[in-house]
Order: sequence, then C-alpha cells, then structure tokens
Amino acid sequence: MKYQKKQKAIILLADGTIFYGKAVGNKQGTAFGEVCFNTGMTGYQEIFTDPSYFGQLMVTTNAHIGNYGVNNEEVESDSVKIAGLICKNFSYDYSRPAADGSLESFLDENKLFAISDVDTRALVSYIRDNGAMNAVISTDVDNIEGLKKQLAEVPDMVGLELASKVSTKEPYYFGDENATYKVAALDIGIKKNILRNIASRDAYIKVFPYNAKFEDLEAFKPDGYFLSNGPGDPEPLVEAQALAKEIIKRDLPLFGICLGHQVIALANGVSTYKMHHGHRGINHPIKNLLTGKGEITSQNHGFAVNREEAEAHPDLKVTHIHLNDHTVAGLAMKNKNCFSVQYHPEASPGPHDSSYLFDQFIENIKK
Ligand SMILES: NC(=O)CC[C@H](N)C(=O)O
Repeated sequence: MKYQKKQKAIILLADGTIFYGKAVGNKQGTAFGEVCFNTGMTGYQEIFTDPSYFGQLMVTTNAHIGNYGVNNEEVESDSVKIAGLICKNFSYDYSRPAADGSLESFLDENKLFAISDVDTRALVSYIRDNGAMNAVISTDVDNIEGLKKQLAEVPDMVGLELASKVSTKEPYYFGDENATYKVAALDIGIKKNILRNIASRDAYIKVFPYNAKFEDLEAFKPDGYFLSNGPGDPEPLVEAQALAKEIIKRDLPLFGICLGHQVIALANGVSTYKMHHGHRGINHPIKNLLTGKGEITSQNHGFAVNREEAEAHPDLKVTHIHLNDHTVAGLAMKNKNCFSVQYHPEASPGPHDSSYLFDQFIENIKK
C-alpha cells in the first residue's frame, strides 16, 4: 500500500540541527543544497522547474503537495531545478481533469529526491529565526557524522555563480519571426513564462547564453534587451554586468527581472547582499512608488539590492518597495531607458497584478 511507505529520512542543517521525515516513494537518497521555503498554496510544478531555485532544497509550506498532479505545459524550464523537496503530506494520488500524471512519477523522471512527513511548520520557523543555510536530506540516517563532513564541503550561496549551470548552451528563438518587435534576452536562468509574456506582446525573441557579448546580441538587431531571473549570487556574474553596462551606455531599452534586476544594480555600482532568509511565495505585497498603488507579487529571491546605495545614486530611482521589510523591489534609471524589478511579473505561479511591466517594456521600445 502506497500509504505505508516508511523509509526514515532526516534533514541535517549546517548548524547541526536535525528534523525528521520519510522518503517519498520509499526511495533511498541524499541531496544537498541551501534550504529555503516557498509559501505558495499552488504552483508546485512551476516552482520545482524554475531555474532560479537551482541548488536549493525546497520546503513547501502548503500542507499537501502533489494533490493536483502535473501537467506537461506547466513547466518553467525543461526539467526539475530544485535540489530536493521537503514537504508535509505528499499526495501519491491526484485529482484534476487537466493532469497528465502524478507528481511522484514526474519527480522520479527527474531523479529528484523528496522527503515528506516533516514538521514543516517547525522547520520554517527555524529558518525564519536562524536564516537560510545549507542542509542535507538523506535516508542515510545512521551516518550523521559522514553527512556532516559532506555537508561542510557544500559551497556557500554567497559568492556562488550558478547561472552558467542552467543557461542555454546555444542561442535559440522564441515566438513569431514576423512579430513587430525584436527582443534579445540574456538567459541567466530564464523562466518560460517570461518568454511567453514578451512574445505575446508582438515580439520575436532571441535567447542568448549567460556569457554572450553585447556584439552577439546587437547582431540580432533587437529593439529591446532583457536580463532574466536566475539562480545564485549576482555578484560573480561579471559577463552579464559587462553586457548591462554596454546596453546602458548606449541608452537602449532594457528590462531586468530578479537576477537581471540585481545585475543592473551592480552594473551601476550599487551592491547586493544576502538576505536573512529571502522572499519566496506568491502573495508578497509591494508598493509602486510612482503610482502609489499596491501590488501582490510572486517572489523568489535570496539576495537584494542595497537600498541606501540605490537611493543615493544620482542616476537611479527606487520605483517599488517590498511592504514587509522595505527592501528594494524595483529600480529605474533616471535618464535612461532602463528599469527592473526584484519580483516576478510573469507570475507562474502567482498573481498577475504586475503584468503591466511587460507592457511598459514594449512602450519603452516604441519610444
Ligand atoms: N528569481 C531570481 O532571479 C533569484 C535571483 C537570485 N538568485 C536571488 O536569490 O536573489
């Protein structure tokens, strides 16, 4: 019987704290990564396939995961990108007319190790108090000392360059080649729904690898440039920062999302820092300082842009702030055609309050 699978598993945090669970599907396994949590009540498939989560062990705070199965269309990249899954109740059964299969088989195909029956409320509270840190999930429960040694070898997220691990190797095209506008997008971990949102606004996109040069993008003769979301620390992304500088120098239309937003800040000499435990969920409130309106947003980031430096910068304007902790949620350059947001206007999962930002990008291209 499915429900009697009882292979014991542990979560060992870098500070030595241990939580207990059971291996999903009764499988043996071990997975390392930075432990973080997402509070979304839906959208697990989009979250698991979002390249921004590469290298992270995902704790889902919803009490049930898997209950509506998976759908082949609801992916944000071609594979599962999280390093491992930690949940409360894992549903082996699913119910939804649009489902193509079970989450269990989807995770199996992607060779993802997952554990369930974890006291995720206690674990999330622990991370909220003590910060995001590296961890290991494993069925090797009698080998704590060995796991501790291996865990100590896992690199810290600070300073870690991960975009190259998820970026496309070769350029590719997206959308209708007869569209009115052409956009060059840098893939430092791009989500599919960003491409869909840009393409649906009458744009044909060429997507470039993380280390592409300005000349490579310019050769496509784009009307606008886009810097994507993605995993890891933005600071080591020197090629992307150099590219952003070239685009900004020429005052070409530029839009950045999440990691792309952080790269634009760094290209302007504004620093980024690691947050205590980040923002990951689909109900994060932000305020648009240009309109005074609030937006409920989808977020997934562990780094942020230094607000004091951004506010003191002569060429930058903070356009959006996060209402929970007043961190920078959006930036624009005062005399350049360049803006960026720390959150995810493409949603998937999440609310569509901020999709106007894609319209704004197209308006900026038209100018
Ligand atoms: N979604 C993203 O692009 C995340 C950006 C970056 N890796 C961070 O954690 O802050």
